[in-house]
Amino acid sequence: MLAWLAKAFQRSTLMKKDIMQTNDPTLKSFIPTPPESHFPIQNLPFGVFSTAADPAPRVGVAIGDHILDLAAIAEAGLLNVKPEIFRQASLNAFIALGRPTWRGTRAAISDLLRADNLQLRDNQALRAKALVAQDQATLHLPVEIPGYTDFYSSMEHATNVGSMFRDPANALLPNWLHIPIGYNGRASSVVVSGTPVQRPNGQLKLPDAEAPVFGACRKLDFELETGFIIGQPNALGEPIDIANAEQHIFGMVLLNDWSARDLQQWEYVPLGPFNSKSFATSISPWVVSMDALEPFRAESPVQQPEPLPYLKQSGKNGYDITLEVSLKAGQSAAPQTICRTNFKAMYWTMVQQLAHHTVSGCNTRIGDLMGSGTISGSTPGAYGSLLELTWNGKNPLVLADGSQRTFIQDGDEVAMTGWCQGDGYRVGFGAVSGKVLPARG
Ligand SMILES: O=C(O)/C=C/C(=O)CC(=O)CC(=O)O
Ligand SMILES: [Ca+2]
Ligand SMILES: [Mg+2]
Repeated sequence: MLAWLAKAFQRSTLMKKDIMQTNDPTLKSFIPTPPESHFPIQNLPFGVFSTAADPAPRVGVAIGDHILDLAAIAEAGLLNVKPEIFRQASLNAFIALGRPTWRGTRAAISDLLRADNLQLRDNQALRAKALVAQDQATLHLPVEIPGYTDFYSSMEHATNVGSMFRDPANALLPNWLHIPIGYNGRASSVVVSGTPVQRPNGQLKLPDAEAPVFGACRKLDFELETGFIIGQPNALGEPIDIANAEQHIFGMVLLNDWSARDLQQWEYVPLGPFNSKSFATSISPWVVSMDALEPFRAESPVQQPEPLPYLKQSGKNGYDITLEVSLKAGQSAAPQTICRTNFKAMYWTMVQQLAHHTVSGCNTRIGDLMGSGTISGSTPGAYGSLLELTWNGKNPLVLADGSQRTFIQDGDEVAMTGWCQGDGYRVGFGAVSGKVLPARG
């Protein structure tokens, strides 16, 4: 027993040391990363990529404007994980190896990429094999996603939508302050950044009409969100305790929960969104580990009334992530920023969402995706959807080229980006983007 305890203690202190070393702001890689790069040595997010020369998808880590091919590095005997774990079209096999392996692998990669480590730096043959320029690679959906749930955790967003769709005098529904509200989304239509999004068809009820009509969505919108990926599943009937919830999270991505507002407003009562959010959800290709995000923990808003005991959290469970949305109007050359906000203002935290999701006994699986809910700040420029930015079309956005937008038009491209600002470096998420194609005729 004592020996076991001593070993567990040694393992946990080793792990803490690993994170502290990998997150050291003074660390430098031999791959140059300017201060605004999203992928310095302090980040090392995991993804899946392929190249024209080797079209088989495999696991890689982003470093500067390159990708480190983990299959090639493991084949060279430089990682404690079998190469076949990385010769996969998703991260799931790697994630299944557990948190000590995620951590140990990130630490080994960090070591290998250090400016003062000659092992890879001065091995031209291995560099040629294992380092791929990002612009020469195709990035794939990083995770096989068995289930997708979307939460509703921004008080500002819930208040804004409540005002527009329901009653401005009672915008926030009474359950909202007690429950991290969510709905079960569609995992089948989660796509990776860059995948075009077809405008959905569906039922619409026009303002003064008696009956609905069938047609193309006229109020197509984005929702700025982050998502987290389940790394350690829980069994059916065994809820995840909030104190351990973080251990179950592999990492985070950016997420665009494309939304058809006209379909939504007609269909959502009383069971919630269905076709209005089932046609596409885009995520960024790089999964940023919770270890890389550790230095950017932030206080989340004070919760009043106090949540029930199973939702009581301790410590800082928010994260300081700057987020931006840009819109590139079909005809214009340049994208224009239309929203700037921060993830730390979210009322319900990821650990609360996970504790709530499983409190019924609901199980989760490796790769399950949990959307944060739309991330809206308190000022109009910080609203995370066009529904809010244009107040349901009443106040169109005027773009730099003079054109106006209430909702997304065919040919428009929406891109989201996000990063944590360190001292002289950024731990970033890259981007999630998607161009809208006309509805099926
Ligand atoms: O308030 C409503 O009726 C609906 C809000 C949403 O659009 C649902 C949703 O996707 C949750 C979110 O992103 O916060
Ligand atoms: Ca959403
Ligand atoms: Mg969606």
